[in-house]
Amino acid sequence: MRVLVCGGAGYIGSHMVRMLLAAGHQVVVFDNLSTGHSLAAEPASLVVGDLLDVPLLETLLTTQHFDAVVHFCARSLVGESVSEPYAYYENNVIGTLNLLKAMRAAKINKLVFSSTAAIFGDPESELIAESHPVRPINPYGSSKAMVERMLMDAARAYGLCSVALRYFNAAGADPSGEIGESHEPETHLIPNVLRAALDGRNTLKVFGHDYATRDGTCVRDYIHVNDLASAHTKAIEFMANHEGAHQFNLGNGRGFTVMEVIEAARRVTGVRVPFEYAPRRAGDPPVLVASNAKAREQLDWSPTFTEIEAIIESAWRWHQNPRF
Ligand SMILES: NC(=O)c1ccc[n+]([C@@H]2O[C@H](COP(=O)([O-])OP(=O)(O)OC[C@H]3O[C@@H](n4cnc5c(N)ncnc54)[C@H](O)[C@@H]3O)[C@@H](O)[C@H]2O)c1
Ligand SMILES: O=c1ccn([C@@H]2O[C@H](COP(=O)(O)OP(=O)(O)O[C@H]3O[C@H](CO)[C@H](O)[C@H](O)[C@H]3O)[C@@H](O)[C@H]2O)c(=O)[nH]1
Repeated sequence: MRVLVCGGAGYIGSHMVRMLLAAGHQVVVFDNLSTGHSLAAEPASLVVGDLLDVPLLETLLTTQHFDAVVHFCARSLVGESVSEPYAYYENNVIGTLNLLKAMRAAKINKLVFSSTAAIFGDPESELIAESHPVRPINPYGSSKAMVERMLMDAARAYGLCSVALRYFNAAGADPSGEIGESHEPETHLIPNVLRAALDGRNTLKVFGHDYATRDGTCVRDYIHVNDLASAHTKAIEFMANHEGAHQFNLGNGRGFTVMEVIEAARRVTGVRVPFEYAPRRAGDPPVLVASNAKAREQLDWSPTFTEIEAIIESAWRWHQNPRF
């Protein structure tokens, strides 16, 4: 297959690119490098461009043949989305609409879309299944929920086949150590824990320790980035015989508190991670854990990195010697 990976120079997208290339597919990456790295997209061919550049997008899609598009591009900082909502709706909603229109013009009708647990807002239950109401509480989550809605409408009107994958907390790095997570600023827990382990002056801030959880800190479902990538491959296969717009929650189905992650990082790195308690971070739900039953049943997908230590260990290999 020839696959266009939008956002393939980013953290999760670059792991997808590697997996597709390893399976023998041809891959073109489209990325504006706003948060991605050209080295991360190698050795796929990289088109540097923006989803807001409609002529460039249309030319790429109509002059080259693609069997499917995998779309990772987004702004994805929850706090920033609250202070700059227009930037989020512009990039995540209008950018995606431009992509959908260009796909329609080029008669490409298969899309895998990066959605998020943030569409669920403050969850009603600890284990979140696809039947849970979609009620985002910040513009980032709203922008992703809007795209899911567009995909349902596009399925009915234009026959677009799509799979929206709602990731919980992406974590870890490719075991080769050649690619991994590199964001500036870094807001995610595991890279910040490992930065603190590497440099004792980077004291980790633990946001809130008065939640109604087993140790007072937030619970999250950490899912390895290569397990997310393999779910995209399964989603592409799924679209070969399923029409319409589909949604799947992707996680390990098990939650860990911030303190449990810090303790697991100590076991992996041998370093007692320096931390201090800080106030709660606005918009953090206490517990987010995925039910992955639907993905297991319908996509025939299951995570391979089921232990938090194995996930952290792969990230540790990357953070000790990052290439970008
Ligand atoms: N990291 C997580 O835990 C997580 C959880 C849930 C959902 N997601 C979603 O998964 C996707 C990938 O996340 P990530 O952590 O790899 O992010 P990332 O920032 O590392 O990757 C996004 C990539 O898209 C590119 N990009 C952004 N806007 C673009 C535009 N308008 N035109 C062209 N390229 C553009 C960036 O340069 C970057 O390479 C995002 O859509 C994010 O919302 C991530
Ligand atoms: O330095 C840090 C970083 C994080 N945390 C805490 O660790 C937990 C996990 O935080 P992350 O920032 O790693 O992840 P989030 O759960 O906030 O966000 C993830 O899940 C969201 C869905 O709710 C979005 O999809 C988002 O893109 C994705 O990164 C939270 O309780 C957070 O408060 C800290 O204590 N200190």
